[in-house]
Amino acid sequence: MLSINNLCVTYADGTQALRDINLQLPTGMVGLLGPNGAGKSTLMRTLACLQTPDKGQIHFGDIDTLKQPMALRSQLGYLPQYFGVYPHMSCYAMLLHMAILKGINDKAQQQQQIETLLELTNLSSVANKNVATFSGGMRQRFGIAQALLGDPHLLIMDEPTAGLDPAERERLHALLVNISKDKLILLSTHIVEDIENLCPFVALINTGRIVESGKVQSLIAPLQGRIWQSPVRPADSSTVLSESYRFGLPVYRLLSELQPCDEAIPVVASLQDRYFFELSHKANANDVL
Ligand SMILES: Nc1ncnc2c1ncn2[C@@H]1O[C@H](COP(=O)(O)OP(=O)(O)OP(=O)(O)O)[C@@H](O)[C@H]1O
Repeated sequence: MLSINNLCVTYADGTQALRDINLQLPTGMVGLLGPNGAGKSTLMRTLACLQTPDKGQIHFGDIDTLKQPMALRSQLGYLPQYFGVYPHMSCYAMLLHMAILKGINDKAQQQQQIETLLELTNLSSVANKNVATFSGGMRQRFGIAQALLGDPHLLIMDEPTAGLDPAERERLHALLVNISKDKLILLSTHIVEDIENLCPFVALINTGRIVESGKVQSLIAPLQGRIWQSPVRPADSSTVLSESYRFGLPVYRLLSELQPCDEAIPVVASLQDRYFFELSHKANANDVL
């Protein structure tokens, strides 16, 4: 269990990136979902002890992470949003370098862990290739391999699927689900579908505040039977949750107890509906579920 209490982070220019964050996150895959600038990376970096908060507490199991950062580091794997690679190092050499930085000093253990992780991330055949020459997907898989060195119990991944093609994204999803059994994997993204596919638990963040958190199914449940889809905007625009396009044609997702217009058909509610409800509809319409 990762427990976050009253966490606040303010940048030097006065930007309040995190405002009194309170969260209890269970083991397994947990999604942190929010729009650009919501505070996801700031929260991830603070949880990984790379940034100091103004105030608040973070506990991972028995570890008070702000007071015992070294104790956390031995249990932590972190995949930052952007990570640099040494231009002339092979994948294997870089993993070895990182294993040593993580305190894995036994040669047999280093070799065994690196080979297992190369296999798991499907990088064995390119172990001797320079990481700087890797494609985006291969780099992300390398990022996961380095994060998994030392078998951490807490894995923090900032936008791991950013820039991946659909096949690489699927491969990454399968890999994350396979390793999530006995770990807490916190995954930040603004792709709602990724969370819906992977995470039983989600926290929604906006302008530095947690607007909702809980089991994904529990967050969707109150919307079931109240979501409609229409190709035209209804006369009562206060029912509109979102407007998107499919095959170049508009699609309106509507929240209403009754059929809001003749063209509207009832549809199954999704996390995306809840996301739009929390981020814009609730604020505009002062609605409660
Ligand atoms: N070094 C910094 N100095 C000042 N403000 C910053 C700094 N880093 C981030 N911010 C601001 O803090 C807020 C939260 O940013 P953060 O990068 O944590 O959001 P995010 O949810 O990760 O966004 P994105 O999805 O675009 O990566 C934003 O308003 C951002 O502009």
